[in-house]
Amino acid sequence: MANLIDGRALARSLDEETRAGVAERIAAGHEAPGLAVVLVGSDPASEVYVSHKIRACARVGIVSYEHRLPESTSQDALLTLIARLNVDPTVHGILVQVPLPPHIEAGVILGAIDPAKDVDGFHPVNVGRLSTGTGGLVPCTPLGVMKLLDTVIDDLTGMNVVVIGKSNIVGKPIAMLLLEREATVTVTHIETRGLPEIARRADVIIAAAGAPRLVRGFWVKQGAVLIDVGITRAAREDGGENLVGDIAIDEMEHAKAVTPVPGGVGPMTIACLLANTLKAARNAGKGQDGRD
Ligand SMILES: NC(=O)C1=CN([C@@H]2O[C@H](COP(=O)(O)OP(=O)(O)OC[C@H]3O[C@@H](n4cnc5c(N)ncnc54)[C@H](OP(=O)(O)O)[C@@H]3O)[C@@H](O)[C@H]2O)C=CC1
Ligand SMILES: Nc1nc(=O)c2c([nH]1)NC[C@@H]1CN(c3ccc(C(=O)N[C@@H](CCC(=O)O)C(=O)O)cc3)C=[N+]21
Repeated sequence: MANLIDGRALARSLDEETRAGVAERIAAGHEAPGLAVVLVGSDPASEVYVSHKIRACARVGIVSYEHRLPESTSQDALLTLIARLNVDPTVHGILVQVPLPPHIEAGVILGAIDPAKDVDGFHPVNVGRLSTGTGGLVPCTPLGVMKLLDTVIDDLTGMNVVVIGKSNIVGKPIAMLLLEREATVTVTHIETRGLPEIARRADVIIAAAGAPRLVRGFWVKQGAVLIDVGITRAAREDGGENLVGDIAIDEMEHAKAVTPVPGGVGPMTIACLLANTLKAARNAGKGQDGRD
């Protein structure tokens, strides 16, 4: 098996930094950073993620405010809640779990969050800042992917990186962060022709398609670094479920390093959410509008 990158261990060390930063702020007389987590409906996977996020906040001293709303919640009612959280001085970060129910327009909701409290980095102002390299809050999963890469690659300059998936919340922001590091980035998707050949040229492959075991051993050149963002839930015969990534990890003996699922990108996503919440609290009241 290829060398595994331990996302849980890296998340623990980032959490330790966040915990120390929170403690320092409190010692200096500030209130604890606060994160509002909004969940509409009761999708089981979303419930699991939200409960992980709430527990993670407690571990580092961030106060969490959970808002669980019924599936039938109207778009207007959700906008009213966001308007209230935007002006609440105890709330430094706001996260609205996606996907939202079909009668709610995600773009309208995400665009209504104060960019300075947008710890997911999904607001168009933060998206614009990321794509122009002008600071702002950066989406958690892409941030986690970069920190994982930094543990195995010193300098991405000129490297061929293939990103599989072009979603607004994962693929595109990862591509932006990689360009900022002077990597040569190829963003691929469902309509891409000859993906195995494109992948074989890559020094780094970032798989964020949600297609189980899409990336096979013969797609990967010797010594490549592989980051697996995909998570698919597969039912087991005993009634439980397995999490399956986008990378056929048992075929990757020839890779330099690979992140497992679970235990790779997932824990880093949550650690980066906490780090972003601390950052938002530090910037609060400075009129920073989500800037660094
Ligand atoms: N570990 C973590 O912290 C997180 C994990 N995830 C997981 O990452 C995966 C991606 O999430 P997200 O970006 O939100 O998903 P989306 O479904 O929004 O996007 C998937 C992207 O992958 C592309 N794609 C799908 N199948 C293939 C394929 N067979 N070959 C090439 N490209 C393909 C799609 O192409 P097209 O655009 O052409 O349709 C699309 O661009 C999911 O499994 C999700 O559960 C997501 C967020 C956080
Ligand atoms: N507004 C918003 N922001 C998000 O960041 C967001 C979202 N909506 N919707 C859904 C996706 C998905 N996501 C994950 C978070 C943690 C794990 C995670 O902790 N995974 C563990 C396993 C968890 C388990 O056991 O199910 C792991 O991979 O080791 C995975 C995925 C955040 N997302």
